[in-house]
Order: sequence, then structure tokens, then C-alpha cells
Amino acid sequence: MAPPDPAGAHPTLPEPLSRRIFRKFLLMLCSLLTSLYVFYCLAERCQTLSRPVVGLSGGGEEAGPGRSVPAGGLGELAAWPAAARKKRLLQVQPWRKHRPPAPHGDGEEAAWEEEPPGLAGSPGGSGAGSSVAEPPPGTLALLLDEGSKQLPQAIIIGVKKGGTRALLEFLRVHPDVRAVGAEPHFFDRSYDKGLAWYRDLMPRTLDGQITMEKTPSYFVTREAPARISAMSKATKLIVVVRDPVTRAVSDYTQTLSKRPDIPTFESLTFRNRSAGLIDTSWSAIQIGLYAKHLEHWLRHFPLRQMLFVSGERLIRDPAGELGRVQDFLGLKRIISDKHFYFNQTKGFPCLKKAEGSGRPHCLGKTKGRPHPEIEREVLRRLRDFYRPFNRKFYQMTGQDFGWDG
Ligand SMILES: Nc1ncnc2c1ncn2[C@@H]1O[C@H](COP(=O)(O)OS(=O)(=O)O)[C@@H](OP(=O)(O)O)[C@H]1O
Repeated sequence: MAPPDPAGAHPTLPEPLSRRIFRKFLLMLCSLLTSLYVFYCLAERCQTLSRPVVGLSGGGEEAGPGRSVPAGGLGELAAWPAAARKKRLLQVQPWRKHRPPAPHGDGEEAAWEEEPPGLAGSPGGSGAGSSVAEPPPGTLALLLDEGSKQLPQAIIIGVKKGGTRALLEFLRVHPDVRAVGAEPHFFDRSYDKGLAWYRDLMPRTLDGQITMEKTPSYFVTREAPARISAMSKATKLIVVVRDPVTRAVSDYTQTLSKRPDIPTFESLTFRNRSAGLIDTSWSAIQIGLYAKHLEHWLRHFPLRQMLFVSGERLIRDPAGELGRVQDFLGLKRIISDKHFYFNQTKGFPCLKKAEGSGRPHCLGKTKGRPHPEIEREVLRRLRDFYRPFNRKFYQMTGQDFGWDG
């Protein structure tokens, strides 16, 4: 038998009531804290807070948004509209099993290149140069199997160098838009892979959300209108158009950046310079014949299903153009002036807060780069060449884009 303690109390005597209450209270507090933590993790927050953001280029504005809490902190997230919060859940879905094919061919955009690093790896992101550690697929959306992959209801089909990346990045700010970041090139290069392959590239969406993609080469691909129509006659088509002369120079600038040894713009422009014969087989010239390309689309889609966005206005007044696009897509007008600021260094409008982040975001270095100086006379000849095609295009679309003014 154990000896009695100095106070004479028996060691097996029950604890005093106050201590038992205190123990119970501690136990309850612990379980409450544990459940809160589990709930918090399921709602993605612990991942986003703990994941290190690495490799951003000095946190400059070119650096994309990390998938971190919004600038305003946790309080701001709580204030987000429900749709935006749902969208966040979907952004951290298991990552695309198949990346879209890497772009090939001359002058094509490096599909991965423009992706804001913080969006990389998400279904809407490109995956290139991921600057944020990939979250494990243990997310709430995954657990609940929320959302599903849909074929796109709207596609930005062109035009190359028109401002298609800017439009897509701006649209992705909308809580009801989910887009694949890279260019899938399905209807021009990978059609034989089938619609199931294409759908699998898409991010998951909830009811009411629109799935989108952009591949600017579709606009000039002969087979694309019939193929998109075969997928769905109801597909909405967006074309960002830009003065075809500036577009051609922009296209040339891109090729030059990859192959500095190509001939001058001036020499590529003409089949016979003294005779004033423009080389329409050069893709930089050919893409700008908008009226000709549009004819093919109008055989498969009514004009009302197409929206023509002015590349020039997209730079001058992004919110104005985004207003038109939101209306066309049947979306609530959420993206407005307050989402943009003009970045003096970049010389272009940028987002105050990119999708899934609270950080400012400008497009990458390959967007808005300086063009080489082209002989005035050559530019004048090109303007003359495009004038009748532009007029036809204005007639067909019912919009004057002001390129000949
Ligand atoms: N906000 C903003 N920031 C940067 N750049 C902008 C912006 N809005 C439109 N643009 C113009 O977009 C041009 C590139 O067009 P695309 O994105 O369609 O090019 S691509 O076909 O995808 O390669 C790009 O062409 P360049 O100026 O020749 O580089 C820009 O003029």
C-alpha cells in the first residue's frame, strides 16, 4: 500500500472539481483548434500561406502574381464574392496531365512564355517557369470533385499579334471566366487528338462559368471554322484585330527576335519592289487580309456570334473593350477601370491585381516590345495595299477600326 502523502491525503483520491473542469476545457479548446485548422487547410489557405514563392524576378511588375493571399490579406478574401472564392478553389485543381503541345513553326508565340509565374501550374496556367511550388492535389475542390472540364464556349481565334494575350489575361480576372493559359492549337495542329484530349486541357468550371482558350492562328486556318462549328455551332468567337500594317511589323519583330539573320522587313514585303508588287504569300502580310479570312468564318458562323475587339482600343481603353466583351459573353460587367493602371515603364495598361493574386501584373517582355524602324515609303505602300481590304472588313463587321484615317 502506498504511503499517505505529507498532507495526509490518499494518492488515489479524485482530482478537485476545478481541475477537472479546467482539463475538460483544455481538451475542448484543442479539438476546436484542430477542427479549425483542418477546415482552414481544406479551404486551401494553409497551402497558399506556407508555399514559398521563389524565383520571381525581384518582385517587379513583370513578375507574375504568386498564388498567395490577396494584398489586402485574409480580410480581403472574406470580402470576395462567392464566385471568386469558388474560382479560387478550382484554380488549385490537380494539374493538367497533358500540357498543350509546345508551339512550333516560325514566329509563333512561345505558348508558355507569357504565363504569369504565379498562375503557372494551374489548369489555367501554362506551367512554364513555375515560380510557386506546386500544391499537392489534396484540395477541397478535389475532395469534393467540384466542377468539371468543359469544351470552351468561347474562343479567342485571332489575330496573331493583335493583343490576344492581353485580352485573355484581362478576362481571366472575371470570376466567371476560366481559361487555359497556353495556346492549345487544337483546331489547327492537334485536331487528330480528338475532342476528349482537347477537353482534358481545359480547367474545371462550375455552373455558370465560361471555359475559354485563345489560339490566334485559328483565324487564318482554313479548317478551323468547320471544325469549331462541328464541336458546337454555339461557340462564341472573339477576334482581336489591329492595324494590319502595325500587326505585320509586330509579327516581323517577333520572328526577328528569334532569328536575327532574316532579311529586312522591306525586302520581305515585296515580290517586286520596283513594280510595287506586295508579297501576299508572306504570312506577316497575309494574316492582315482580315476580310478574306472572315469570309471563311461567315460560312459557318453568323456574324452575331463573332465579336471584333479593337487591338488599339484595348491599349487605349482596356475597360471599355472589356465591357463589350463581357456583354458579348453574357457576363456581368465586373471588369472595369478600377482593375487597370497604366504602367509608365511598360508603356501599356497592366492589371492592378491579376487573377488569383493580389499583385500587379503586366504582360511579359515579348508583349509590347519596340519595333524596328521601317522605311516610311514601304509603310505607305502597305497602307495603300491594305486599304480596300480594310474597307471591306469594316463593311462586313459594321465597325470602322480607323486604320485608314
Ligand atoms: N496591356 C498590354 N500589354 C502589352 N502588350 C499589349 C497590351 N495590350 C495589347 N498589347 C499588344 O499585344 C501585342 C501582342 O499580341 P498577341 O498577344 O496577340 O500576340 S501573340 O499572337 O499571342 O504572339 C503586342 O504587340 P507588340 O507591341 O508588337 O509587342 C502589344 O502591342
